This record gives sequence, structure tokens and C-alpha cells, in this order.
Amino acid sequence: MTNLCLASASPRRKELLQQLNLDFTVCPSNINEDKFYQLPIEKRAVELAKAKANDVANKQSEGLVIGADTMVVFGNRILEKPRSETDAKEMLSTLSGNKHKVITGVALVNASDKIILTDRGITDVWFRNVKAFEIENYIATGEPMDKAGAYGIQGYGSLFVDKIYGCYYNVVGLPLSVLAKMLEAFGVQVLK
Ligand SMILES: Cc1cn([C@H]2C[C@H](O)[C@@H](COP(=O)(O)OP(=O)(O)OP(=O)(O)O)O2)c(=O)[nH]c1=O
Repeated sequence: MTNLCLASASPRRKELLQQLNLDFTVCPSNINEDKFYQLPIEKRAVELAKAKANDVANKQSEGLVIGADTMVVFGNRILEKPRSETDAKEMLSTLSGNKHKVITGVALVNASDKIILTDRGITDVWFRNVKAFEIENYIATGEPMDKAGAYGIQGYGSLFVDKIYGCYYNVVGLPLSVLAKMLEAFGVQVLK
């Protein structure tokens, strides 16, 4: 049985991985994300996922380590986790009435030989027009503050989403079908 480790502090990622009934431990990474800001948008999520997984894999002698990074992309702008409520308000106003992309980079590292696989999920998300008072009330719930783009599709944020094109789980933080394919490549079958 391969030891699996989720290199993430995200409670959403933990819940999503639990859905697959795999035994795993959680070991959050500790990386400095600053240098990744120079990377082009399309590379950043995968490179961050790789860095998170490698950081944890380098402290282990065996097992498979999963890293992931979720970004909300509007045009050529990346909406990170909001730094303040004002920031969250600005992000939600930007997303209102518009389409954006959610990109989740995933990396899987075999700690014993440091072989690494990467992939990513991309989902288009359409927000309806959200009124200013709804944004205020949403921010008051506290839900936006630890989430990329200042919303959680799995929570009250669902009220703003008209439709999506692509994987739902990718938006929440871990594209499960993409991950399962990567696990298989390392010999871990989810459905046995
Ligand atoms: C868009 C969106 C993001 N999110 C969350 C998923 C991620 O936890 C977070 C994006 O931040 P990340 O930097 O990807 O992850 P994290 O800092 O929470 O955890 P770690 O780096 O330790 O793995 O936004 C939702 O929960 N729902 C959503 O609809």
C-alpha cells in the first residue's frame, strides 16, 4: 500500500480527497510564493503545485505527495485570496456579470525517487449580476476570505454562479478525475 500525503492546509482539498476513500495524511507545505508571481499565468498554478508537493516530498523518504494550487483568472488578471474585505469586494464586483476561469494545478511526487507528474484542470465559471448589498452580505459571512477570487462555489458563493463549463471539483480546489489519472500512473487505483 503506497503512503499518500496531501501537501495542503486547505480543508476543501482534504474533504475532496476523502470522497475517494483513500487513506492519506495531511502535511501542509511551507513555501514562499513570491517568486512565482513573475511566471506567466498559464504556468503559475502548476509550478506552485509542484513547489508545494516537492517541499513536502523532500522531507520524506517514501510515499506519494499531492500538491495543488487554485487560481481565479479574469482576463489577464489573477485574483488571489483577498487580503482585506475591500479587496474581496473589488474582486466580487469584477466577477459580477462576467465569465472567469478557475485553474487548479496538480502535482504528484514520488518521494523515494522524486519523479514528478503534473497536470491541471481549467473550468469556466459565469457569475450572474451580483448586487452591491449581496456582496456586502456575502463578505459579512466570512466565507470569501480564505478563497481564491473571494468566493466558494461550494458555499454561499453558489448563489452567484449561473453556470460552469468543466470540472466542479476543480473550482473547489482539486480536479478529482485529473488526480485519479495521475495516481493510476503511479500504480494507485482509486476504483479497485
Ligand atoms: C474558487 C474557489 C476557491 N476555493 C479555495 C480552494 C483553495 O483552498 C483556495 C485557493 O488557495 P490555494 O493557494 O490554492 O490553497 P490554500 O492556500 O488554501 O492551501 P494549500 O496551499 O496549503 O494547498 O481557494 C474554494 O474553496 N472554492 C472556490 O469556489
